[in-house]
Amino acid sequence: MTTWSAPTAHAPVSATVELPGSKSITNRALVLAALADAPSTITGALRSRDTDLMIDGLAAMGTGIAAAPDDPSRLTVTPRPLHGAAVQCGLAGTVMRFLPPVAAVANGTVEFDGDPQARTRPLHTILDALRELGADITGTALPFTVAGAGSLHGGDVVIDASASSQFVSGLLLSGARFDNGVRVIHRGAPMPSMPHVEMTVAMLRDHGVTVETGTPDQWRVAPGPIAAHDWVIEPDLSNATPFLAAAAVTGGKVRIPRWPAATTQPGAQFVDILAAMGASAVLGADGVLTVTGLGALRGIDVDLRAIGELTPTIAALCALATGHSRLTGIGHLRGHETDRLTALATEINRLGGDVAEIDGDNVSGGLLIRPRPLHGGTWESYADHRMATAGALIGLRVPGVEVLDIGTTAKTLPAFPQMWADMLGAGVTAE
Ligand SMILES: O=C(O)C1=C[C@@H](OP(=O)(O)O)[C@@H](O)[C@H](O)C1
Ligand SMILES: C=C(OP(=O)(O)O)C(=O)O
Repeated sequence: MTTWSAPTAHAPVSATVELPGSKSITNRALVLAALADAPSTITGALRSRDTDLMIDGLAAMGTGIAAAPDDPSRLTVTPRPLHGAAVQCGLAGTVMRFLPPVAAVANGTVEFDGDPQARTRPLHTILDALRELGADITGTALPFTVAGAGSLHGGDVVIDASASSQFVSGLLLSGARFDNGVRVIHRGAPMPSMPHVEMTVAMLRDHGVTVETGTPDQWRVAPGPIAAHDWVIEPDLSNATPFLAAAAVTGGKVRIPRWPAATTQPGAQFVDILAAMGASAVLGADGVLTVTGLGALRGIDVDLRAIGELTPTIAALCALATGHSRLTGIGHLRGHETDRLTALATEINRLGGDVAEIDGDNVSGGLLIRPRPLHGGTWESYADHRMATAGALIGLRVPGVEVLDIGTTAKTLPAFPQMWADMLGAGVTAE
């Protein structure tokens, strides 16, 4: 495992950063295109570990997926009859939660496995739901097996999706292919990551699928064909956040082109966090988002339940702010790539910080962050791409931060180390 010396910013950063496609949109587009009734194209697809695992999993079940010879991010997806296969999930939540429902309508046995660390991620909720809907499944966590019968009865299912919104998204994405469609009813603590469910619903509708959403915590997908659709994938706004935060912590300026004016990506809400902490964020008519650091950052008291995947970036910002912060609504982060509450508290505190975990669920669970002068030291990534980028962010202001396994950023942004170096190398431009 390599150690990466996080570069320290000796001047305010000033850079324009082009982000590749969104992980969440790319992996939904791949699933929907594979289940459609004619070929679709995906332009600007993210190519990273998580999306390549999705491509490989669908291809192993029979889907034709071809990249343009001159552009790996331009894909043509040709639906074909789905059959038995071995599917590797890595540590990708989208693969381990979106593909079992696809396997349930395949003709043959699909064996799922993943990284050792993936075996502890919550999964039984969606496997139990699929069993109730008629699927033959052995196991409750990775590794597990789905004996696809070529069709699934479908119908109504009540689940507790408080551990992950991906349980709902997974069932909805394949639901139109179930004989009776699917109605998913959530009962339990408030659900996390609702924008990701809205993303699922919007993308299903773009494929011509009928989705009813009138009742809170309830979604119904009508049975029927899934039409082909040609996708142009938005940049990954969650992966934009460390770069935007770099402007905020160095008093610099970072511009992200092709920032969507309207989107279901939770990363869009980062703009409000930056504003609350005292940085400026302006979306120009040309679609370029410009974040400018205006000096010391204020602490914040904020509920992150809807945008939990932004927590590592936000926690790193809070550790560099002037006042105390309280981040709540994120108990479910203990089931992400790693237990992100413990990981963030441990790593910031190792550098001299003062972070306390708040035990609790998706309402009360979170972090209390009291900024302290930080010093250099080792920063563990725990195979978590967003822990690695959070360490890089702190390193901009704290000399001597050594990030272990920066390569884990390949989960969603393989070019991260180079992009970070380019951002710093871009220097200060006069305006
Ligand atoms: O559906 C998706 O694409 C995602 C949903 C969220 O999962 P949780 O609801 O498990 O937090 C998010 O954190 C993850 O990064 C991506
Ligand atoms: C939680 C995340 O990923 P996954 O899709 O693996 O759940 C994330 O990217 O922050």
